[in-house]
Amino acid sequence: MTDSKSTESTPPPSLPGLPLLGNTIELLTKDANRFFSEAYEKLGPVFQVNYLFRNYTIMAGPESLNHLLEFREQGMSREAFFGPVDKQIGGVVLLTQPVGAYQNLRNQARLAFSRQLAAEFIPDLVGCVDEGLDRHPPGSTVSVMDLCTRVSFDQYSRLLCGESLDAYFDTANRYAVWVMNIGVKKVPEFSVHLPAYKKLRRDVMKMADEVLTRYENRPADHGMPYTILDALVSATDDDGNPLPRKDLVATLQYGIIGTVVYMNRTVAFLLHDLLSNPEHYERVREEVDGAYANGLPDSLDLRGMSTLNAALKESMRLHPVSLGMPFMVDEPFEFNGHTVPKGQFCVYSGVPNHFSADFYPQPHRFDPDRCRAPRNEHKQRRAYAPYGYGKRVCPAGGLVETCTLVSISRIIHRRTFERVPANDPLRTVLAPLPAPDRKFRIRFIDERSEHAAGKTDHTQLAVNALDELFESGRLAKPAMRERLDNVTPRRHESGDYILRKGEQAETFHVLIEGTVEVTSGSNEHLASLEPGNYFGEIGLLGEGRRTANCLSTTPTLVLEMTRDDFLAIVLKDDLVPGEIAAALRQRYLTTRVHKALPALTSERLRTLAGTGSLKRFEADDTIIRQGDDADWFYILLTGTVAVLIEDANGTQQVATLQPGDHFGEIGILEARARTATVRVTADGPVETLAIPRDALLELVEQDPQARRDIASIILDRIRSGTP
Ligand code: HEM
Repeated sequence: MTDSKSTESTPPPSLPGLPLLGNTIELLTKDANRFFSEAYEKLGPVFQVNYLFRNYTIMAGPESLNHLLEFREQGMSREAFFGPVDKQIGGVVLLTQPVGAYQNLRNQARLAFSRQLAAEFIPDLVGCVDEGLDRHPPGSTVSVMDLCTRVSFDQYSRLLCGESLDAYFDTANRYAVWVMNIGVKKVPEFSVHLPAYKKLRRDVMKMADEVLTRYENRPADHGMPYTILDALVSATDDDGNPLPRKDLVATLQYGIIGTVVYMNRTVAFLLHDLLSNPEHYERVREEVDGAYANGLPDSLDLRGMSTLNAALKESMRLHPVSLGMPFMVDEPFEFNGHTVPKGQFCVYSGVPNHFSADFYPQPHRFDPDRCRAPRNEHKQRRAYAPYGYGKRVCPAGGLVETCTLVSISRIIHRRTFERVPANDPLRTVLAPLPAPDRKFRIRFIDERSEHAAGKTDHTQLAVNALDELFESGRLAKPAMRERLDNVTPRRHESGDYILRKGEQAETFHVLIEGTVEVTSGSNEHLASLEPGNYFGEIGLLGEGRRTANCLSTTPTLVLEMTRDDFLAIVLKDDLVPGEIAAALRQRYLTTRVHKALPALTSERLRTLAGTGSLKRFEADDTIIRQGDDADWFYILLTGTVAVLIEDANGTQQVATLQPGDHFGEIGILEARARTATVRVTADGPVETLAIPRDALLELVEQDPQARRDIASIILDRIRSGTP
């Protein structure tokens, strides 16, 4: 391997360090990410560090990631680095395999650790957080890493096999950290002969064996959603043979490592970043409370928490837990004028990219808005790589995101808490990967809400509705439905650019709420988009770049589908963009309506969702005003509204309506002015499905059941004096 720019060959420069110990102390006790990025600024994209008596060549920054992709690991191997981990885990560990090998297992791992699989378990994942919190009642103080590790392990257990493995928590955690310490050479390999380690390993193997035996013997009608084990058991080797039991045990163990050495600290770092930035914390809390207002969130709700999602991305930018991807150099190569010799450990690291002012203005600032539209700074090429790069990118991003969003949202929704001591600077340790140290603690102050009230299984309701909705449609194939599930709802403020002309086209959009203006490069008005319209398809189907600007002219809610999902549907199923957009919009609205009105038949649901549009109102907004013309009928989807009547004696509140209630029908059906004012309560905002006058009249005309339902509600309201 050579690099065309190389002229003379010298070893990569080193950072000054202590005799013998080199850079070990700095790396172990300071922020290792900062250390890597400062070294990159000083020494360029290739340099050496000495850590725990070993020299490592660090290939850093965007240029090194290009090198990794270009040379596809030629002349490099992993056995020497991860071999000792393999030996302990006792089966195939993907990390050690060459990139082309075990492709079936790699694909299956993507499914096993996917967002879709985790989505089915959201109520259980919330339950794990609740159990974690219940162990630390208000008034108690807890180390955030301890809390996050236990909750993350519990969540992984549920996803793995549908049950709690809490009895094994301590053993599995200590074992996984020990193995990982051997992997990163922090602990010598001969430590595996110590009785303490041997006992841990024996116990973890026993746990794995019990889990698999219970899995093999479970009754056919167990009724459990698809688990990680289900996915792994369906995996095959490269010849199509089922994986031997030892490889299942190995992958199951690697998941434990992913959970207690990577995921736990990601949750802890995010909690830290939110606590240290009260204004963002407040925004997230508002969003989270909205999502829980109607019961437990489902996967759409989780992805709809756009501020929390952006905060997670930003926190993973500031605290990437994987410092890089390690290899053994088998053939020397030249890079940036330096020779990287055979026999070196070489680590490809995207960490400095995360702190580059070229990508991120004020890179050390926690600024979640940079990780969402319109700024999307993390989407620049090579700017963001917390899950690794190229062919070896972590397959578990969806699982991590789901568990982390559930954990943080649930903690924030349930409790008030404070950092103790307040304003302590965050200390990170390499243990064995970067993590907040155990002194990062919080004190729980109080329960915020009656959390037991939120136990309705909305996920299941939504799934049922969608099953019915797509039963006979063209998008019925499971693969297509999975693609539709990947859609992210995003909110944009008025004045935000959702797309800009000339940008790389990576997403397809459906407008659900608000208005969008399409303009040319010279800002000439081309079109106005309304809810139900779609955009972004031209860049995806044609030239790869955006051909116009799309600007939110009001606050908007937009569904976003990735390029891959969009093209997969268009190419495989011969659908036109308008059909995909209609299906997505329908699906989104139907899920929301079904949540509010679970008793509606799918037929009626389809009709309502098809004719209505989602409208959001802020706290204290007036939705309808007494005396005005009646033009819309509303179904309240989230939040509460007050019904007020004005008469000679002043204004009187006559009712409070809850999600699932509807209002506005009397004026329309009786062709008279509004009989009351409906205003969002101070707890706002609310979401409604707004159905235009004509559509309601048509529904009532054509559907006797709808007529009866609405008539009886009108009667009830008249009887109770609540128009
Ligand atoms: C915040 C959490 C996580 C981060 C940042 C992360 C990051 C990474 C990175 C950087 C790699 C590539 C490593 C390399 O090749 O050197 C990787 C690989 C992998 N991760 Fe994760 N990981 C996380 C959580 C998890 C979890 C929870 C699981 C499983 C439950 C998991 C399963 C895997 C597997 C199986 C691979 C090997 C993939 C392959 O080589 O094809 N990870 N992860």
